[in-house]
Amino acid sequence: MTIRTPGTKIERTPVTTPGGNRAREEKIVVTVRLRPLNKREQSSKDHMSWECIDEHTIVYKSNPNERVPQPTSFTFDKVFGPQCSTEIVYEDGVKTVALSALMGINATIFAYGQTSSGKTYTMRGITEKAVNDIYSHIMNTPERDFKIKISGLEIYNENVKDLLNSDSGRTLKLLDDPEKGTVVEKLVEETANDDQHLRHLIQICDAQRQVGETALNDTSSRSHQIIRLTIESTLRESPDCVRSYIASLNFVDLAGSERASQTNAEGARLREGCHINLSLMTLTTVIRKLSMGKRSGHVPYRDSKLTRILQHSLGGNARTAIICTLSPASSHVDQSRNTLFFATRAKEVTNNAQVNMVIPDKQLVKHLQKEVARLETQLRTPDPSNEKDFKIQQMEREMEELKRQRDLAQSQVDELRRKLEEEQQQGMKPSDPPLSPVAKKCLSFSATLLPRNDRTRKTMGMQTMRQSSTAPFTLMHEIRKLEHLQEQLGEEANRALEVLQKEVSCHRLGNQDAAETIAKLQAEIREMRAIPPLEKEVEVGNVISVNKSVSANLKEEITRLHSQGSTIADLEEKLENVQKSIEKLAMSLPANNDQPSNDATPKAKNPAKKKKLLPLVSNNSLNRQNFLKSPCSPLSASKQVMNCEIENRAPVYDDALSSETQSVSEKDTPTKSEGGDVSSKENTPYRRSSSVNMRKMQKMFQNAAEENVRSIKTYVTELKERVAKLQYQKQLLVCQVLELEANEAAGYNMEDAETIPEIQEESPASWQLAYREQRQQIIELWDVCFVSIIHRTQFYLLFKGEPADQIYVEVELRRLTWLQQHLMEIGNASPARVGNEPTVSLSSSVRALKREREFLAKRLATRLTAEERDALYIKWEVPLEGKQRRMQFVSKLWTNPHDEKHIQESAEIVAKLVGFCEAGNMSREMFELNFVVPSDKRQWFMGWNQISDLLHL
Ligand SMILES: Nc1ncnc2c1ncn2[C@@H]1O[C@H](COP(=O)(O)OP(=O)(O)OP(=O)(O)O)[C@@H](O)[C@H]1O
Repeated sequence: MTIRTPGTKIERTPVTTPGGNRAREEKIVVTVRLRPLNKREQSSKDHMSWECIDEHTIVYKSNPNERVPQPTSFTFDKVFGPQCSTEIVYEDGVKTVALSALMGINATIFAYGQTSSGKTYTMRGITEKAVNDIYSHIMNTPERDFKIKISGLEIYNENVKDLLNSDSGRTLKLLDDPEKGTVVEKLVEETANDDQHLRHLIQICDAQRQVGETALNDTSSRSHQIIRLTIESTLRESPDCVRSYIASLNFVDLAGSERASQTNAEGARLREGCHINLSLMTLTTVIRKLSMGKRSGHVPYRDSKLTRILQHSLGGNARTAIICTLSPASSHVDQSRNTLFFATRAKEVTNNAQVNMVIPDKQLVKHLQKEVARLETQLRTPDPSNEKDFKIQQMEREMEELKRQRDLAQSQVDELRRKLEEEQQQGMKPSDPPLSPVAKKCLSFSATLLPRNDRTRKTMGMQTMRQSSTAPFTLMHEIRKLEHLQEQLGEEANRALEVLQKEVSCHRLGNQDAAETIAKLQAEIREMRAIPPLEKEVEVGNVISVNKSVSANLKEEITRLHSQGSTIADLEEKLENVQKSIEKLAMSLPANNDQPSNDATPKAKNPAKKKKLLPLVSNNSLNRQNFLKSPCSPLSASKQVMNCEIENRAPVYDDALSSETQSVSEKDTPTKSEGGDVSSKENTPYRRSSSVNMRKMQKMFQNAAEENVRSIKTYVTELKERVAKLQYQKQLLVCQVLELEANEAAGYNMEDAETIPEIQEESPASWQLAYREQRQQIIELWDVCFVSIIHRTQFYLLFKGEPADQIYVEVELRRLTWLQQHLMEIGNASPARVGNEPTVSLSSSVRALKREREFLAKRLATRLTAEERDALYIKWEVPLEGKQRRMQFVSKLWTNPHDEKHIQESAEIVAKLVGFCEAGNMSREMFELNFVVPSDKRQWFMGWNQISDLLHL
């Protein structure tokens, strides 16, 4: 789609206001239109839940006993009640914006709202009225020559179709033009001969649009439609005037957001609905980001075709008016509230419209030739007052000064460059590159593992750095640090397992089962130790090859990082196996209650003494603190291993027992024939004492073994958690590199530091603010991507905004953004299979979610009493006498991403049904999902599906 005709140059001049000629930023004009109740709503005895109380305010009309969600009143530029005609909506709401296009200012009018709320009804009327006004203006402006072109497209299931050339059936590509932004390749643009011709072409576009029947609308638009008029005008007779105007006027009729449950959509309708919701979600995100102004950061225009095409109209060079359409029915209150939230955010978005002037090349050349001739004449004619000479001299001086400043700046740049090169050659030691904000979050986990001065340096760096978040050097530096930690962790795990091996070999006490378990455990340890050590040359602060290009280096790094992904996964798997084996070992150890009841254990008699009596326990539990907590200290682990070896070989005993146990240890383990009958009265006191002590000794060793196994188990669990964290850090780095690549591909200049805002150290308050925004975004993305509600529940309940949650929230958000994009990219294509696993698609996600809800409905019967269920049905408005009440109820959970209370309650109910809270089994480890490159996104989703697998859904 082009707004430029060949042989012209477009210049943009800021819009002038009547009061002066300063540039003006202006907010999007947001209006709301409430339609009357339709026949369907009237026949189902629905009532009006909204009322326009004045020209600007719409309020919610609650029932007397209703718990009213807040807010109940919303204010906009204009609100139009059910009695208002489309003419009034046009005149009072959008006319000024529409007619700006006649003055060279781009304009966009779009309708947003729930399905069947009246978008198409409104937009058709508005387009008709605008066309009338445009042609009236043309009639009344004979001095100008107008040319109007029209193009029409629809975005159906993320495919762009030409509505004026629908016979071709082609899907059109979007191209990035450095000057014009996003253009639609090969989109037909027709020139309108007159108003009748233009109306005819608009009708063709309307007729070609995808329409389908749903439960809520017999003629539901299943695509987003954009009709674009390009209006160009020049003064007819004014040889001196070189100015012409050109602007585009977009009429956008969005497809309506919908809930599958309300539209009863299945098959093609359902898939359409999913696509519609996904792209509207991106639009919402773009609007939300823009409404945040400078805090917004990256605005994801590129996440959907709709926002790419409308980029200029959203926060750019255009005047924009949004008409939000609402159904007044009480059955659509949630959807209407969502629309009003969207409208509220849209109010905050600022556009920067400019007048687009066209200077035809011929006219421009003529004009410039004239100007040159005039100047030459001036120069040839001596100026008697010498004023010109003086001015020339003054200008020469200024030029000299400017040159001097330029040279100075150049030398400073050279000096900086030289220093930078020196630093790189010295391995970036003198001043490490600043850490990126995301990497900062990554490393917040490993802060305890970093040397102290590293941490200090990092903090200091953060305070002054610019947002070089994706600077390649920084990323590589981060990757190396991460690998260093990974290496430490690997070594540590191996050392821990050595200790475990010693422990196991010292406790060949159990039965056959225990012996087998021990053998298996030892094999696993051997296998684990066989994991190749991580590359030795990877060191923190290593010199980055300056010969190679930075992006080549980064690519290598990222490939290496990926190839090491399996090493970490192996480590995790082995730890998992070891953990299982330890559990089995613990089970196979003889239980305490196997002992005769009259044989009181030392633990029961004197717990304080136990520590002394049980060398393994006492020493290990004392040392475990260090062993577990400071594993990366160069001495800790190896020293512990040595201590354990010594302790295991020669246990130290309590004085009181030393002589007795000494005697025992001097002999072989007593057998029945040697020891005789320990209960026999004929036995000597020595013998009796020996056999009693023998039992005590066995008991002591069992306790020691048990406790040691427990210690190691805890340690292995901790190791696993740390490995999981490491995985997360890697994921983030990989994300950053991908972001960098995407930015590079988009032509964003990383070195353009002037345009990048300063980053401040994030205060707890600002993290809280960011957390709330990110969490809201996550909740909305869960909704449109049909993510498992069990996953949502776990995540929601687990990450409550602690500083340490940053990394998880960030990763979740990034993954969901990728997922959203992936689902949109799939389009109509049937998902490809990766190996034997199907790739996740919209329909598979919807199916999985349905299965999950069915599972939860079953649980409702077993986990809640009939009274509890009824109370919930009443609260959640499920008819008590209705059919499939459980399914009805479960289908309501996690359905309104904008209602905080609803989300909280949904999460609590799902947690109860699944049993998260009871067992305290919610662990951050559950979120250890493998990161994969975007070409293989399957594994991410598998992470979510695994939750269902665990529950045998
Ligand atoms: N303000 C209104 N006054 C009277 N009837 C209306 C009004 N708005 C909409 N309608 C009627 O409601 C029905 C649904 O409207 P429309 O098709 O415009 O909804 P929509 O928001 O475009 O839906 P979808 O997103 O499903 O395409 C139509 O029959 C339309 O005539």
